[in-house]
Amino acid sequence: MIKQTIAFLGAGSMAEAMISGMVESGSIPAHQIIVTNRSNQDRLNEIQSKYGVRTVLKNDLNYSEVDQFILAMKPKDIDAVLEDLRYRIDSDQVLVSVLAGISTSYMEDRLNDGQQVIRVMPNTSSMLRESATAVCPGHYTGMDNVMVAKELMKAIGEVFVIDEDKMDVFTGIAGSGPAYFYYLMEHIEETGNAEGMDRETLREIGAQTLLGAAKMMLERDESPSELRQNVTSPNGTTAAGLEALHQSGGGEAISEAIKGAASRSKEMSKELEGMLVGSK
Ligand SMILES: NC(=O)C1=CN([C@@H]2O[C@H](COP(=O)(O)OP(=O)(O)OC[C@H]3O[C@@H](n4cnc5c(N)ncnc54)[C@H](O)[C@@H]3O)[C@@H](O)[C@H]2O)C=CC1
Ligand SMILES: O=C(O)[C@@H]1CCC=N1
Repeated sequence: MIKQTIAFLGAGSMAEAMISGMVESGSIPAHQIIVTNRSNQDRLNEIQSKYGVRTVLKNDLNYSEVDQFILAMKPKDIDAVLEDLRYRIDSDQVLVSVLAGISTSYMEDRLNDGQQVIRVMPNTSSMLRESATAVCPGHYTGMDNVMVAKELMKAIGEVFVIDEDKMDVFTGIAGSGPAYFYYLMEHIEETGNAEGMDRETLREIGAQTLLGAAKMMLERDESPSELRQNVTSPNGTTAAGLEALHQSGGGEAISEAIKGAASRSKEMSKELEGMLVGSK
């Protein structure tokens, strides 16, 4: 059981997905989770009534009772948040950021020397404790705090400790990834519906097919390529489907989606650095 007190700064969709998964997991008591935002009291009331966590507007937070702050606001708000936190926290407190494109050194440079930071990249499947979450500690973070952050992330799914130079591509694959599969499903529904099937049934069929394939990849020893070949009978339906996919640039489209998201992740911190220079 996690004994530390954690505070979410930001109560948007990613924060809610994480709160839901953490509370559901039982690995941290709800009263040890504090959720804050700047001014939207209605949103805090909603989160409190759904998950039983403590909520408070940011200005009323007692910073000294918090062990780990989970930064869950939009990247554009990071500078104001770091500027504020710098004067409010001690070196034994830890900042865990879920922000896309914001490096550990970007945060360290704007905080007091030696401040402990951890960069994580979850996805919205945290809500069902099925996230694939990357964890990457900064330069000054104690191993005990990394272990707590890993335990927290473990509560919302599978954890992968990675080098920070892989964080952009990880974001392109797993942070943004659920959206690609939802987009795929939208097309499955569209196509089946045009053939006269109802959307509700199509959603179940599509999702079960996706789930089955995901489980095969996780639980069987065959590679994705071997699994694909097992589905593909000579001159059969799958061969025709895969050929159409190939002709329409299917594989390339997936690679380009990952590369596009990863490159946007890289670009985002550069944009912020630019904003800072411009504002001086
Ligand atoms: N949505 C997703 O699938 C994922 C999002 N992320 C990251 O999570 C972060 C949040 O994304 P969303 O939840 O989608 O955004 P959102 O716009 O739904 O939520 C942002 C929240 O931050 C609050 N906020 C802004 N400044 C604040 C401050 N100074 N103190 C306290 N609260 C403050 C806003 O009021 C809002 O509640 C982003 O940085 C994003 O890169 C990471 C992985 C996946
Ligand atoms: O779209 C975004 O920027 C965030 C980060 C990963 C998923 N959603």
